[in-house]
Amino acid sequence: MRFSIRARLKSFQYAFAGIAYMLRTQHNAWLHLIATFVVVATGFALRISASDWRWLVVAIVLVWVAETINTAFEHLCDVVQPEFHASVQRSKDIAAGAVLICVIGAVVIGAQVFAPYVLAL
Ligand SMILES: Nc1ncnc2c1ncn2[C@@H]1O[C@H](COP(=O)(O)OP(=O)(O)OP(=O)(O)O)[C@@H](O)[C@H]1O
Repeated sequence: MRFSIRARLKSFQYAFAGIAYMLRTQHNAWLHLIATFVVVATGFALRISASDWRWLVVAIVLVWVAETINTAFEHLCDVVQPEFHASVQRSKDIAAGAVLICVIGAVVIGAQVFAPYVLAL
């Protein structure tokens, strides 16, 4: 197939549709959104440095990527095995565990970034 700008724009559109669907339907994504706003607002309020912003961006992106892949994975599981299956249970729980690991990492990064600014107030 030949390269086409129109097809590339379409694939961006599909990706945005996926993100929009996740934001509409996933309650955990709402919590990530609130956390993202709080972290970004705190970053501006404390006037953190450019290098500290980099860490926050990494932490925020880490959580959103994990949640996005987890959501896609859950949907795939529901198609492959709509009825109860112990392996699906394990798989979904492990995928949710991946999100939790990222959230814990993000909290640690956030605490390390903000602590010096808060202590200097
Ligand atoms: N087909 C299934 N077979 C067995 N257990 C399942 C199945 N579907 C879901 N579960 C169990 O229920 C839990 C919740 O599954 P569900 O698909 O509702 O995810 P969710 O609560 O929407 O997850 P998230 O909080 O990430 O949005 C899973 O972690 C798993 O333990």
